[in-house]
Amino acid sequence: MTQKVAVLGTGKIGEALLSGMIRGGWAPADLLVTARRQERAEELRTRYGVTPVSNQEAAKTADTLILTVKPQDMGVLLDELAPHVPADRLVISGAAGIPIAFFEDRLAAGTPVVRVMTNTPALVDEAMSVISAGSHATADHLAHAEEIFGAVGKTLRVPESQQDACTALSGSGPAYFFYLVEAMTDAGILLGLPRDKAHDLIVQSAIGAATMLRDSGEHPVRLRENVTSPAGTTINAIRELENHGVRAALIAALEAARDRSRELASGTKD
Ligand SMILES: NC(=O)C1=CN([C@@H]2O[C@H](COP(=O)(O)OP(=O)(O)OC[C@H]3O[C@@H](n4cnc5c(N)ncnc54)[C@H](O)[C@@H]3O)[C@@H](O)[C@H]2O)C=CC1
Ligand SMILES: O=C(O)[C@@H]1CCC=N1
Repeated sequence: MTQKVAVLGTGKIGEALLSGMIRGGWAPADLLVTARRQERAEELRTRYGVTPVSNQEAAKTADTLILTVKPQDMGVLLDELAPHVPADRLVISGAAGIPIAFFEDRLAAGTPVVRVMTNTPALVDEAMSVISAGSHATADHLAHAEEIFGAVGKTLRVPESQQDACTALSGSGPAYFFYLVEAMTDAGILLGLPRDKAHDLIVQSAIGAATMLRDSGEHPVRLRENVTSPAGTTINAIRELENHGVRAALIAALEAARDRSRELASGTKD
């Protein structure tokens, strides 16, 4: 039997996942989407050949529901869905912060729930998605969630207690790298390079460094040491990074992101 998957609240993350599933071989005819605005629904139909439906219709007809609205909108969406979701359907939450218990408390008793934190590199099939099972989710449910999110990158199972930390590291992670590229491009301008050249130099250096981190099997400290010549240029830059507390700033930044994820737990805070 064909498994229908519905993406509810198809914004940036929902669309990234949807497009990746189609690239990964899912038939658009088996994919349903919901959106708040009619124009958005039609845009998704035109772009991907998927079928826009109402939230209620998705709840009634899809085998798997993937909820990709903002954490603050999840309560309202669940109120709308809960009376219509049969208890044998898999519900996947893609929202930051909101615990699995929030869904289990509102859905029919026994509904399997899986919590996933992915990231925007899903757009280029390089996502990192961390996956946790709810109390009624079986090995098959987890495998199905992995199949879906595996279409857009890597997946890793973690206990739910680690989800807020993972949200801070990999969910938000791409933003930190974009921020660094932005800052280093500014540095290039200060050093007299045109913005486009500075951008290209930094982006290619980032791609090279990321590829080495992934493929060389070397520890990041070793990779950095290999760049850092005695009495050379790099050590002068590293000294400034240490003087300005960049390592401590990153640790504090990720702790703040983790704390915000915890705060969102009720799904009702602004
Ligand atoms: N943007 C990111 O990098 C990441 C976001 N997330 C999570 O993904 C979720 C979505 O984030 P984004 O895609 O960035 O937000 P977004 O704002 O682009 O998408 C959310 C969409 O949900 C729609 N929506 C809200 N209520 C609705 C309802 N009742 N029915 C139908 N549609 C509804 C909105 O109109 C919007 O298009 C959030 O829960 C966030 O925590 C997770 C990982 C990374
Ligand atoms: O900033 C946020 O809340 C979302 C969750 C992880 C990445 N973006």
